[in-house]
Amino acid sequence: MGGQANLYSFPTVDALAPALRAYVIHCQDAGIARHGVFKVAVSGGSLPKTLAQALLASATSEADKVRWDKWEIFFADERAVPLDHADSNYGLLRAELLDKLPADGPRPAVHPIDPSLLDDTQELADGYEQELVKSFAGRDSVRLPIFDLILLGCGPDGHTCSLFPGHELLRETAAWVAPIEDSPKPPPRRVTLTLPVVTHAVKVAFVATGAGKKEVMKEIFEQGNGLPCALVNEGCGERCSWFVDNAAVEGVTYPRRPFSL
Ligand SMILES: O=C(O)[C@H](O)[C@@H](O)[C@H](O)[C@H](O)COP(=O)(O)O
Repeated sequence: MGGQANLYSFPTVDALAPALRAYVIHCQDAGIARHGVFKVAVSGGSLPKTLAQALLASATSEADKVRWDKWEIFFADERAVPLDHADSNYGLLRAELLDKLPADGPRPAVHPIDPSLLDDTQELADGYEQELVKSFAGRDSVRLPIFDLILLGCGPDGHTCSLFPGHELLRETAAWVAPIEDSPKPPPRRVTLTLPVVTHAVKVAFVATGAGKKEVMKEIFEQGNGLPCALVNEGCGERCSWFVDNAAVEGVTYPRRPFSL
């Protein structure tokens, strides 16, 4: 792939948010220039809150505008629960971000899972894959969808999306979306984008903050150890960027870069 993942570290989440905003808008503008829309996938955890802090701030210029009407939002992973359930990543994104958009302003197109398929996680995954096929067909190679950006979190065990260390799902090569019934992080039943889809994106960005991440960040960036986050770094190279706070990378020797687009 060439190049190595970019590691951008900031003193605080407040300092990280404007850089994340600039990065996302850069990806948005590239997507719109390429095919008229911005196709982005987001995960759950702490990401929606930090993303909201970044994106709900007022635009400082025309170039700093979030063009919500061009956004097509998908979920990098989702829990097999109803959309109004406390564990739903869709529900989380709504509460943190979508419901806070001005009511009279432009809105993104959001693609949640189909709640009528919750009883069978294979069907739920297949249904979501079909949602991607409909959205990406005719535009990109249909072998794999090409997201303009995938925004991810990093678990303390090195998982990302619902791809967990040592899990057989890491070897999935055919499906775009896969079910998992034994997620070590509750709830156990989920669907997730597969590793080839993640590493095929134009850009992938991780957001990882807090001292609770420093041990796993050391392992990801210094040993790799086949951890899902390390596999994304290896698969994406310089197309992958990490937005972290200093607490999350204390003691990590991997070189940080000054943030630039
Ligand atoms: O649905 C989920 O559980 C998430 O998508 C998951 O992959 C998350 O991003 C990581 O566990 C990091 O979570 P934090 O950001 O809360 O540490």
